[in-house]
Amino acid sequence: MLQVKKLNIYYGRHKVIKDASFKIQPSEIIGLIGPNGAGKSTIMKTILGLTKFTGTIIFNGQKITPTKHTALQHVGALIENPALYPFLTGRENLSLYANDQAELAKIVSMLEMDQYIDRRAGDYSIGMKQKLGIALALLNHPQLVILDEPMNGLDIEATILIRKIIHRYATAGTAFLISSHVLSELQKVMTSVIILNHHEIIMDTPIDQFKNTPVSKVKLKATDNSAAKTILTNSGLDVQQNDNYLIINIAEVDQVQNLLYQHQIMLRELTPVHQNFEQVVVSVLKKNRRDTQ
Ligand SMILES: Nc1ncnc2c1ncn2[C@@H]1O[C@H](COP(=O)(O)OP(=O)(O)OP(=O)(O)O)[C@@H](O)[C@H]1O
Repeated sequence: MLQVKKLNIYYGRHKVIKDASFKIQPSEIIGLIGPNGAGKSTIMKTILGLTKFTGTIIFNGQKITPTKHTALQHVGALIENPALYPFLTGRENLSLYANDQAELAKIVSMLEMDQYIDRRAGDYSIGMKQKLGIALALLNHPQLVILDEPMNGLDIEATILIRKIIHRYATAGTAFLISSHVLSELQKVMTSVIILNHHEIIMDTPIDQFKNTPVSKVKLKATDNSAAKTILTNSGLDVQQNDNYLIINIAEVDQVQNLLYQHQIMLRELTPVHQNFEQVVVSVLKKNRRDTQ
């Protein structure tokens, strides 16, 4: 559906995206994550033909460039703050873009906006504006929806509602590219994750494989944790203390066992540490920083 190949983006002389390539297929929900300034919004804007680039962006066989936007009629988007006309009502804002009034009414009701849709958009709260932005992105049966921080400003019920809607659209074939810093929320919807760091894609993985990322840390309990920590640290090993456990790198387990044995400290427990999604992302980013230093 969408193919991005060797995308390079410059702002002036500053390269903001280096050689990014990825694909999006129908029904996929891609989570685009990375530190502030990594280039997430820039990639999204570029797919929408808003930024100059080198490389190719092809959507359903048609190229997208800053001057060629035909393919974008099947792409919906919410990037940064929704662009709304404040003196028009929510419904009037939607009507400006809607091809089908019945679909518009369906989206308003699905997003539970009926109570305020005929009020001036300029008077909406942040969350109401955000919902209107999402409604705009879903108009006209898009095949791909690009959402930059879609849960910004949404209360818990609206967040759950939007999550359900994303699932429903994806099941019907719509693909999503979603950026968010709220990893716990993104984790509930995405089928694949793309991690950006230092303007490069450092991981592009289906979420099932990501969850199976090998364990990198092990926790241990010794007969004397405090002495063990001193011995290991003095030997230059990476050791952290967490409650009654010492956390070490899995690659250093043999070395740790030998050192403790030499000092007549016995192991009482040795267990792999399973990281949650957030911890895995932090580990991936840290490893990338070490590797590129
Ligand atoms: N219009 C612009 N002109 C010059 N530089 C820009 C412009 N827009 C963004 N940048 C720079 O491009 C880089 C990527 O910015 P971008 O907004 O894509 O990051 P992001 O990953 O979306 O960050 P955040 O998580 O903070 O939203 C940053 O270094 C930013 O300063």
